[in-house]
Amino acid sequence: MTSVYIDVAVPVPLRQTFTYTHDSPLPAGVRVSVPFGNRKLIGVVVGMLTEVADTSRLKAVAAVLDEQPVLDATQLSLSRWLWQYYHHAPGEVMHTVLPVKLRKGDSATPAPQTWYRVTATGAATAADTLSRAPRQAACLQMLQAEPASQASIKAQFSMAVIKALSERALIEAYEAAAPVNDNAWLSQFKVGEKPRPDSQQAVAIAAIHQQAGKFAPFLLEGVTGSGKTEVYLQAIEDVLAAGQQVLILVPEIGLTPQTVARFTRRFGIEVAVLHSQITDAARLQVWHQARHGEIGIVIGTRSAIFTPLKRPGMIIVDEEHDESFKQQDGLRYHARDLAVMRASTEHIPLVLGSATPSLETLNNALSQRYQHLQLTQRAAGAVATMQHLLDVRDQPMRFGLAEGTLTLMRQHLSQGNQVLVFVNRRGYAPALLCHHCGHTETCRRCERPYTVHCAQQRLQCHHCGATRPMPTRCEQCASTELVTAGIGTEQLEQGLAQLFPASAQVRIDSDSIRGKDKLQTILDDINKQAFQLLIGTQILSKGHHFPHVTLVVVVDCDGALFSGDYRAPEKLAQLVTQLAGRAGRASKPGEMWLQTHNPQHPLLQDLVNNGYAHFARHALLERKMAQLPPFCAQVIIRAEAMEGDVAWRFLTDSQQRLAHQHVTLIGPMPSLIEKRQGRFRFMLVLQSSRRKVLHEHLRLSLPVITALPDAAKVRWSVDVDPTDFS
Ligand SMILES: Nc1ncnc2c1ncn2[C@@H]1O[C@H](COP(=O)(O)OP(=O)(O)OP(=O)(O)O)[C@@H](O)[C@H]1O
Ligand SMILES: [Zn+2]
Repeated sequence: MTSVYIDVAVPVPLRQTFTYTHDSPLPAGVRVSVPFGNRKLIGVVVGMLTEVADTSRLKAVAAVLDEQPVLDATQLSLSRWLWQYYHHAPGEVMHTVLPVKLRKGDSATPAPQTWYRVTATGAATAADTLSRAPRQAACLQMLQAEPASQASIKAQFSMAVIKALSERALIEAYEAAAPVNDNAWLSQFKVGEKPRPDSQQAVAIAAIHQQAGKFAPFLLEGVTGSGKTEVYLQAIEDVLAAGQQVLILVPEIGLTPQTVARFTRRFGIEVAVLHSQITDAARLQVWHQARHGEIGIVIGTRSAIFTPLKRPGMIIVDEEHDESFKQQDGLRYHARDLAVMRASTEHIPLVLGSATPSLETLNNALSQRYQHLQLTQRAAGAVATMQHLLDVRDQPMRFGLAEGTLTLMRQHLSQGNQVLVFVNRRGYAPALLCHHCGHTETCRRCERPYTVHCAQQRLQCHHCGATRPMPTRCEQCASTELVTAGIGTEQLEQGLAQLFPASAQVRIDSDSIRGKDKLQTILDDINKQAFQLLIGTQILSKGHHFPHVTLVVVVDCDGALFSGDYRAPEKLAQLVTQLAGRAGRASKPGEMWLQTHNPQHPLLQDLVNNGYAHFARHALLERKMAQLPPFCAQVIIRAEAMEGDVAWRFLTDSQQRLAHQHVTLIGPMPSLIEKRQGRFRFMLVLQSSRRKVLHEHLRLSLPVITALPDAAKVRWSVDVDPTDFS
């Protein structure tokens, strides 16, 4: 028997595929169990090889797990793009693309279900002879018409009814696969009430319609509250009516039941939801349904981009600037960029929407690679939030707030409105110091001050999560005079309770919203005006609709002005603009005040006076002059180790191997967070105005770097198009 050579992506951290023999050809996308070292691993067939140089050491495929490929052509081609573009191990890419249960080897055909049908006696029994048991009679009648799954019977009848009929041998159970209900959702599809689009919305909707069935990327740049979601809704209407499916990506925290409800209400169909809290079983079910065309709309966070669609019609990425779309470990892909690749592979339109587009996307729109759609007015008559700087130099401060700010808060509260106070730190205070000797309590593994958490009476390191009880004495001089420095959400909450005892307040940060549906309950209560003062972190900035908020206060915006991260101004501008967007969304106009020690700072001036759109275009010019992304391609090689000099040496050696006339090498240098969890962290930045040249050079150099003597002693990784320099 002649054997064939199979190319398999095996889940090991090596940048290559592996060859195995098998007695017959296997299609790409089928899972196989293969021997690897002394283990058996589940890999995915990615192709066949006709010639292999050395066949003597090849092993055979141990078992074939699927009859049909579990990955379709689109997913296979995106996987290949992912491992090539991100220079990542193919087997690990495959495992990111597959649902967890399939990675582990579960069957890819849905588990059979229990069904019931009538027996011969059951068929011959007139239901009204059971008149003393009307529920049984009704159930029998239903099954006489057609068999039904246990799940669907239980929606109407109790298990006792089923049991009674079975015992009388009128019905019987059997196992069968769930039938594929391809496009069944279309029978429920019905467009609900919708507003008339304003002229800008109408232009956007028409432009998207025109490109149906073609690859066409759009940037929908619409100020906060301008009705972007309404554009999505009306743009996908025809797509769904034609029986095609829509995939919508949203930021992790933006995926609220309200968002989902808006789509369900409009179209009357079930919407599949995917996010990090979904169980593996539920995730697999959505994967099956989407793949077989049983579901019309899938809304999900980053990894939902891997959901297979039988009849793809459109992809939407809402808040496309959001950082949660970039994975920051393992396969460091950007879901927005993958969405572009996917839409191009599937020949469908892609809508990237944001009030604060990333500079990358904005540049693509301004250079006409993407069609640029703009919504410059708020919908339904709401007016833009006015933004102002509040100079706090020399001002007495109470709990981080200047007297001027407190006066404004009093005014808004007395008019029955809500006030949102933003502070970028959770916990009570970002540091605990000794008033006697000046010593700061520091996490030894990260060399960063501990954050004080009063509620739990503990110190917590926000870099590694380590916690310890609150000390009563300074560990250096034993003085008991320990004081906190700086302000966090907890402290602000306590302070505001003193200053505004008549106003109910709520704190929203990752500590206070822990637990299922907690955030949702809080958001609902806010809109029922159960609270007047909203205190919180970034979470508050993400897409929420707060009709009663008229004042937004930013406690401190100076930190980001002097950051070592060239993306910090962009991030600050996005945050401030999104926060401002929470106010004045309904009939009441809103205002925003930013407390600062740098009221003349050009960035703040530009943002406050001219808005994000102007700021972003100016920031793009600056990036162009400095030859920074998106005007160059960047890759970071990071290395970390317990012994700093080993990581340093590894990157220095790498740097020598990476020399190239068209690639600029910066570093090695310490990462912005130099030490975390006891490891010293460094990075080497590669930059080039020629993306292709950079990638090809990296592809050829990585085997050399992998073979360096220190490579096995450090943790190192490749980050393509990095967004985070910490
Ligand atoms: N054409 C319209 N006529 C009347 N009301 C509209 C229209 N378009 C949108 N709205 C309403 O205006 C509000 C804001 O719209 P929407 O949520 O779609 O904006 P958005 O741009 O997605 O908001 P954000 O990005 O700030 O979250 C919603 O309450 C929506 O129902
Ligand atoms: Zn730490």
